[in-house]
Formats: sequence, C-alpha cells, structure tokens
Amino acid sequence: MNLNAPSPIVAADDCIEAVQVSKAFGKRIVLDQISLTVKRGEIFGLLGPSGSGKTTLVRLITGLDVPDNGSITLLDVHMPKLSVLSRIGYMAQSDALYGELTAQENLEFFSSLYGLRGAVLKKRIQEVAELVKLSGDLKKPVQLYSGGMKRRLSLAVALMHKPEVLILDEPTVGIDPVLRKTIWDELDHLRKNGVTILVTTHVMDEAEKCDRLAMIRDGRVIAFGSPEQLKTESHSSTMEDAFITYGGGAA
Ligand SMILES: Nc1ncnc2c1ncn2[C@@H]1O[C@H](COP(=O)(O)OP(=O)(O)OP(=O)(O)O)[C@@H](O)[C@H]1O
Repeated sequence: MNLNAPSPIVAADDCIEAVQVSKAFGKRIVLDQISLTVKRGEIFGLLGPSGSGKTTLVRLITGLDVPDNGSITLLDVHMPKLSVLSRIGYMAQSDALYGELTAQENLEFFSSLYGLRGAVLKKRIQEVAELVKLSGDLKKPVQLYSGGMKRRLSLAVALMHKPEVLILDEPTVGIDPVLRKTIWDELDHLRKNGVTILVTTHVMDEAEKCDRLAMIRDGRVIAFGSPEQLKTESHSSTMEDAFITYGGGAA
C-alpha cells in the first residue's frame, strides 16, 4: 500500500495510532504528517535510513516529546501520559545504564521504579538475564561490558516489568549475528505471548521479520504494509529493492 499521508482506519485491535503527526526542530521539518497504526500483538517495524525521523517518532509515541501537530494514541490513551509508562518497555538508541553499578544492580534499580522487589524481583532478574544471555555476567560492573552486552542489558531492563508494549530503538546495533538471531527469536516469542513490539531498524533482513512495517524517508511514510505485500506491490524480490522502488534510496 503506497501512501501519501492517508488517515489510517482505526480498529479495536489498534495498539498504537499516529494521525497526521508532524514535528520540526527549528526550521527543519523532521516528521511530516505521519499516519500509521500498530495492531496489538504484532511486530511492527519502522524502516528508514539514518536521519529519516525514526527516533523522533518513537520518542513522540512514548511521550518523551510532543508533536507540533497531529495526535498519538498508545493503548487507548492520548499521549503524552505518564500513567502509560508502566505498561510499556522502552529501549532507547543509546544505553542509559549506570557504568559503575553491576548489571544486577542496574536491573534492581530500574525495576524498583516499577515497584518490583524481593523474591519476585530476584526471579525476574534470573529470567531476563537468561533471555538476553547475561546470566554469567550479572556481577560485573557495566563499564566493563562490551557495546553488545550493554544493548542486551538495556533490553533486559525494558523487559523486567513484563510490559504490554515494547518499543525498541535499533535494538541490535553492535550485536553479532548469532545473538541478533537470539534476540529476534525472543521478540517472536514475546509476540506469541501477546506483547506488541515496535522496532526501528535500517537493516533490511530485520524488516523482513516484522509482521508489518512503515518505510520512512525524510520524515514521511513512503510505504506501509507487510513485507510480502510491499515486495509484491512494488514488483521487487527484496526489501531493499522495494524500498528503492517506493522512493527510499539506499537505506
Ligand atoms: N532534539 C533535536 N534537535 C534538533 N534536531 C534534531 C533533534 N532530534 C533529532 N533531530 C534531527 O532530526 C532528524 C531525524 O533524526 P532521528 O534521530 O529521528 O532520525 P533516525 O531515523 O532515528 O536516525 P538514526 O537511524 O541515525 O537514529 C535528524 O536530522 C536529526 O539531526
């Protein structure tokens, strides 16, 4: 479905809805009338080259910033709204971790903000550490972690309170292919358990793994649909070709 800023049809199973969202920094228009919907329980990708506006959109969706125009609804709540934060897990592009604390202490600190403590907290730390393959490194100060380990710990932090919606800004940057696969398998598993996942990427093979995605270029949605749909409609054999056909250029 090639879009020229249409209004999405709002359905009961919509989890995230952006309607005609625009944002400028100074004179620079970074998002230009973006409209999209993310359904409950799907993995939705925002695919676009560096600087296309993905992080800006994600920050508006999580309520960290406000649009100049348009509206965003997350879990039926008009954003920004503080009360929704306990229902979402957000992993920013740069890791917000305390380097001098161990991984375990970081997990304990961030989880305490969600009221997790005692035996429940202990058990959950073991679960998420297992998931991101950091069980053996929990006692290490984070400043000794590699970039990929920090990304995995950030993912663990986002997962601790079992959020309904996971919003991940380039979760696999700096992560080796084997672990990347592990993380995508886990996203798949979470989706099967009903978690809605919004993920930004500029990697085509990750876009392929999403149920649906929006291709973004210069702050506009240039195409919207499932990977198969986008390839078929653009007569392309690869996502990269589809992106170029829709006017994206090399991502
Ligand atoms: N706070 C800000 N003030 C001024 N300009 C900003 C600000 N935040 C983002 N921008 C600009 O907005 C544009 C879009 O940035 P954004 O981070 O949303 O893109 P992106 O698609 O996430 O890129 P990347 O893949 O590199 O993270 C860029 O040109 C960036 O420089």
